[in-house]
Amino acid sequence: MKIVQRFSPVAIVSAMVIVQALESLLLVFSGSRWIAVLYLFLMNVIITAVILLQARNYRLRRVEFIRKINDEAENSLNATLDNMPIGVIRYNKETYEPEWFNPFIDLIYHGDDRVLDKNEVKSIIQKYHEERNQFFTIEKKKYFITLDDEKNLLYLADATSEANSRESLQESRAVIGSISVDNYDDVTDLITDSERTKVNSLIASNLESFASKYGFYLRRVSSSRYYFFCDYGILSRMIEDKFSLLKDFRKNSAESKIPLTLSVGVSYGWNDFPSIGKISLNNLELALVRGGDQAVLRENTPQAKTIYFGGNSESRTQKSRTRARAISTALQTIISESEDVFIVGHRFPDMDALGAAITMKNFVNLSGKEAYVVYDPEQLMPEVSRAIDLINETEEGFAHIVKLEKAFDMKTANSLLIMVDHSKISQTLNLDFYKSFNKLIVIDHHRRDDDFPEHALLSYIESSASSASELAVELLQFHEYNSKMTVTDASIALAGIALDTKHFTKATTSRTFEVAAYLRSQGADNNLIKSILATEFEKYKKINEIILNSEYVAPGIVVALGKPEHKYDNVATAKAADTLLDMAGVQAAFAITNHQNGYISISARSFKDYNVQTIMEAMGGGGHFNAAATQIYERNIAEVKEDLVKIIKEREKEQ
Ligand SMILES: Nc1ncnc2c1ncn2[C@@H]1O[C@H](COP(=O)(O)O[C@H]2[C@@H](O)[C@H](n3cnc4c(N)ncnc43)O[C@@H]2COP(=O)(O)O)[C@@H](O)[C@H]1O
Ligand SMILES: [Mn+2]
Repeated sequence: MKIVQRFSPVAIVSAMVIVQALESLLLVFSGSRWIAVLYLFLMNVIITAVILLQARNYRLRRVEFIRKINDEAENSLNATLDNMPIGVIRYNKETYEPEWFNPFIDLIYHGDDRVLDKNEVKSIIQKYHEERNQFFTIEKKKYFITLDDEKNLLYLADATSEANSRESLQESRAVIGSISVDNYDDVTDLITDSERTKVNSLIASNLESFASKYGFYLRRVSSSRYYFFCDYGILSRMIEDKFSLLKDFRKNSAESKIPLTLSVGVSYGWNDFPSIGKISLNNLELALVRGGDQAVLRENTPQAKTIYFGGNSESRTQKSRTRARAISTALQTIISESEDVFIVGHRFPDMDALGAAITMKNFVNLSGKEAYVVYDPEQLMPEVSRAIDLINETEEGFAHIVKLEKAFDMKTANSLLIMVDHSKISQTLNLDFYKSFNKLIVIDHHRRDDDFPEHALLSYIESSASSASELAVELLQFHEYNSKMTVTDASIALAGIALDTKHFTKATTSRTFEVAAYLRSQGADNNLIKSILATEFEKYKKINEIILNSEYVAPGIVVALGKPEHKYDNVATAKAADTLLDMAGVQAAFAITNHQNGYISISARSFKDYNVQTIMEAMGGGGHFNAAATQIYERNIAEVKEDLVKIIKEREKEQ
C-alpha cells in the first residue's frame, strides 16, 4: 500500500491505462491463446520487478532520510548545548568525577581559581541539597542549580541579576531597634544633678555617634531608653561588625568611670510594623534577662531563629527588689487560684534545684495550698539523695516529697507546675510530666534561651542571682505572711546557694548574703549542710582521675578527659572542672566524660571575661557566663575534644 502511495494517482491511473492497452492489444493481435498468455505473464513479471525495485529504492531513501534528520537534530542539539547560557555537567554517580560538560561551563570557570573536579561537583550538589533556592557563587556570578539525580546531570543557570535584585529587596526590609541602658538607675541614684547630666550626655553622644556611623535614625524616649529605625542593609553592617557598638559603649563608659552597658532588641521584616515593634521589645527583654550588655535579633517570621551578640561581661543587670515583691504578689494570686502545686527541678537535680523547690513548697504552704516536690528515683545524685532522706524523716516531709510516678496520679487539671533552676524545656525532669500541666510558672537564674515555655503564666528569671534558691528565698521573704522553715528545709536551701556560689566565693551579691542571713535566722545548720554536700571517697577518686588526665590546649585553657572506659555523673565532671579552675594560671577549664546516661558530658568553668556559656551554646548546651555545660550524643570523647578545641581556637582568633 505504501509503495502505491509513492506514485501520484494520475501516474498510477496512466500506468494502468497503458498496461490495460498493451494487454488488450496483445489479446487482439496475438495469433494463439498460448502466446497471449505467455506475453501477459512476461508483462506481469516486468511490472512486478519494477514495483519491487521501486520499493527497495524507497526503503533505502527512507533510511537515508531518517539518518539525515537525526544528524541535523544532533547538530542543532549540540549547537544549543554549545551556545545556551546554561551550564550542563554530567558526572559519575559513584565518584562525582565530571564526565562531560558543555562549553558554557568552561566560560563559567574561566578566570576563576577553582577547577571543575569531583570536589567541585560534590560541593555544588551539597549546596543544592543544603539550601534549595539559594545561589552558587563562582567568580562574582551567582548560579541557580538544578539537579537531575537519575541522569547524573547538573544544570547551572546564570541568575546573577535575579540574586542581586532578591538581595536588594532583602536589604530594604524595615528594622526597629530598642535600646536600654543597663543599670542606669543604680548609676544615677545617688549622684548630683550635674553628674547625672554628664552621664546622660555620655550616653547620648555615644549613641549619636553610632547613629551617624551606620546611618540609622535614633530617637530618645527617656534617659535610659532609645529607639532606632533603619533598613536591613544598615543592620547587616552592624551584624558584620558583630554589634561592636556594645563593646565600644562599654569601653567608653569605663574610660569615663561610669559602669554602663547597653541592651539592644532588634526585629525586622516586611510590613506589619506593630508586630516588628513588639518583637523588638521582646528581644530587648530577652537581652535584659540574659544579663544585659548584649543584642538580641529576630526576624518577624514564624520560623526565624534568634541571633545573639555580645554578652561579653558577666551579668550587668541588677535584679530589683520591686520586681521580686511584685512577682511574690502575682505568685500568691496564681497559687490561690490553683488546686495544688507540683514543683520540679532540672534533670538530675542538684542541691540548688532541691533548695529552690523546698523553699517554693514553703511559699505555697504559706499561701494556703498543698505543694509537692517531685523527684525521679532514676535521677538521683548522692547529695540530693541524702537530703531527700533527711526530708523523709518527718511525716510532713515524707508526704510532700513525691516520686514522679505518684505525682502523675495525684495531679489534677487545675494543678500548677513550678519549674525551678531551669527554664529550658529540654532540661526539665520529665517532659511528659511537664506537658501534662496547663498552668506553669518558671523561677530560674540561668540566662533565658530559645527553648523556653512560651505559655508560662509567670516567669521570674534573674541571671544576676547566684542561684535559684536565692530567688526562691527572696520571694518567700516578700510573702505577705511570715514563714517559719524547718531546720532541714532552711539548711537545704542554704546548701543550694553554697553549691552554686562555691561556698560564697563566686556570683554573690549583697542580696546573696542577706538571703543567707535570713536562712540562718530560720535555723539553717552548717554541720547539716556540710554532711549533705560531702563527697564520697570513691567519687573523689574519680574526680581526680579526670583532673590527672588534663592538658593545656591554649594559653590558660585546660581540657581534662575522663577515662573512655569509665562512666561519670554530672557532679564528678562538674567538680573536676571546678577544681582545675582553682589552679594557678587557669582561666578556663573544660572536663569531658562519658556520662552514665550514655552521652558525652562537658562541664565548663571560667574566670572573669572568658565566656564559656557561648562555647557550650555552640555545642548545643548552655548555662552561665562562667559555668556552663553540654550533653552530646553519638560521639566519642576524642571527637568531642577535637570539636571543642576547634571552637576554643576559633574564639582565640576572634579576640
Ligand atoms: N544542655 C544544657 N543547656 C543549657 N544549660 C545547661 C545544659 N547542661 C547544663 N547546663 C547548665 O550548665 C551549668 C553547668 O552545669 P554543670 O553540670 O557543669 O554543673 C552543675 C552541676 O552539675 C554542678 N553540681 C551539682 N552538684 C554539685 C556538687 N555537689 N558539687 C559541685 N558541683 C555540683 O553544679 C552546677 C549547677 O549549676 P546550676 O544548674 O546553674 O545550679 C548549669 O547551670 C547547668 O544548668
Ligand atoms: Mn542553680
